Amino acid sequence: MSRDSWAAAVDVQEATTPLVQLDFTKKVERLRPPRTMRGDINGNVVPEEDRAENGGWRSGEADRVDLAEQSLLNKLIRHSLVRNRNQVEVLQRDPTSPLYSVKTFEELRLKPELLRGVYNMGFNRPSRIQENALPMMLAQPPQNLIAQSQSGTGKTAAFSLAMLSHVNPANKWTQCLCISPTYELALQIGQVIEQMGKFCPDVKLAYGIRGNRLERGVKLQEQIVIGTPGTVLDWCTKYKLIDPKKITMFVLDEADVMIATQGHRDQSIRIHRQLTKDCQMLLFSATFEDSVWRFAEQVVSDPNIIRLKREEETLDTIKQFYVVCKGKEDKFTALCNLYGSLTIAQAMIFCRTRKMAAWLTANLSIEGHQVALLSGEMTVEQRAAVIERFRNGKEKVLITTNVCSRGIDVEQVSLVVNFDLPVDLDGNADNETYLHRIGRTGRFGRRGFAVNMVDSEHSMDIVHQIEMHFNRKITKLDTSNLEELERLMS
Ligand SMILES: Nc1ncnc2c1ncn2[C@@H]1O[C@H](COP(=O)(O)OP(=O)(O)OP(=O)(O)O)[C@@H](O)[C@H]1O
Repeated sequence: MSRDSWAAAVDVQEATTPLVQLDFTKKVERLRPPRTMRGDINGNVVPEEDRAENGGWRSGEADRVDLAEQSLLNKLIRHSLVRNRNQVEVLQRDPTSPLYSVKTFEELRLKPELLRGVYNMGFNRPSRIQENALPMMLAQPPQNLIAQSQSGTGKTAAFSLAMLSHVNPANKWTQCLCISPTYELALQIGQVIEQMGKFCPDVKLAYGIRGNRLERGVKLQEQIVIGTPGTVLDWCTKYKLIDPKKITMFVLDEADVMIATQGHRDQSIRIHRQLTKDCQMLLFSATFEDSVWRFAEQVVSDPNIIRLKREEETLDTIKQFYVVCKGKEDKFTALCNLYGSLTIAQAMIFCRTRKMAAWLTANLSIEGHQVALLSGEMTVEQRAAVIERFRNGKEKVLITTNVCSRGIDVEQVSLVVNFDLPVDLDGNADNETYLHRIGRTGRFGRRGFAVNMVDSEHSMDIVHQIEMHFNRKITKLDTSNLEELERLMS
């Protein structure tokens, strides 16, 4: 979809938002959804009983984050490497062997047509992770690698380069297999390979994704196959389009997202079992919880390990407040007061449910604010377009549910409002999400304000929990006292 059509889709979405308001201005506070069939985040009908099993009504209504979508969104809105000053940790399989790192792409001795492709993409020098990962991935004899670094640090570009460099174009069979959690993510990787391999006309790529039906038993001639685990497994076993014994490089991307789906995890392991022991295994992940680590060890034997830690977010440069309100209307008034008395560059407002976000969007629009809404029912492309517009300052306020709290860094945001406080499934403070929403990386050192709306004893308790967790005071704010407001927030 072109950018223009995303923007058009967003315009339509925004234009229709006030209509949604009609449903929510009714002064009926429903404490519990009726016992009916309701749609889930994907539009599937889910019986109320099932929803209750999955964490009860409290969590059932909250907008949920889909990891694969979040990852795709990050890819769509990113145009360059994420700035990072953290050190790379390298754990070599053989600690006695010299550690190679490269500062230029020339040092990798790539084929000239591939080097041309790299430069043609505007890459001047390897990124931090690429400096170490590329020599390992291209080493002879081949070495296995597990690499973890936050999204946007150049992992996809690194393994795309490795695959393009690895294949022998004269051999007309599949040599590199890359699996990714979703169709859309696989397409994104494919685009990088196609762009980077632009001057390598003999290297061909096939997409092992749903809907791509090929004749059973006729072996593929493409040297690189990128796809989702289910289809790739079928291509290897059921349709025999790929001979897994001839695969010499296996790439597993977004391992953390992959294992979040049990089916994908199992399919990945089944593909892995078909491969030979000599096949080079490369696994990438943005995060590294224990579960990812266990999976990685299962799939990658004797690995070299590269880790690039994410720069920690801190609350040091943020002034935190809370405002006591009676209900959502009262919260809305408090928000308007804040706006009336402060010069705010841009603000992000977090709500727990899509419904609340839509209500707030509609009401702030009526008050004359330029507001953008970002919530789970929008397509990833629409969300990317909304974020782009917000980044470019077209709207000054972004209202969102949790779908937007991670990974998206809008530097000019000076105020974050928790219209609803972040809670976990048990109703306790979700400190991690709180930090993601309002935290800043020390590097930018930008000052900011965070305002938490408190409308019950429970939410007051959450504020205390957050205070204790971060050992930072959250100051009470009276938004109807303009003088105090100006003094505290200056
Ligand atoms: N060496 C480089 N020089 C300049 N830009 C680069 C370099 N490597 C990658 N990029 C660009 O940086 C951005 C992020 O790279 P890439 O997609 O490879 O990161 P990633 O770690 O795989 O992130 P994600 O996991 O979200 O896909 C892309 O726009 C890519 O084109």
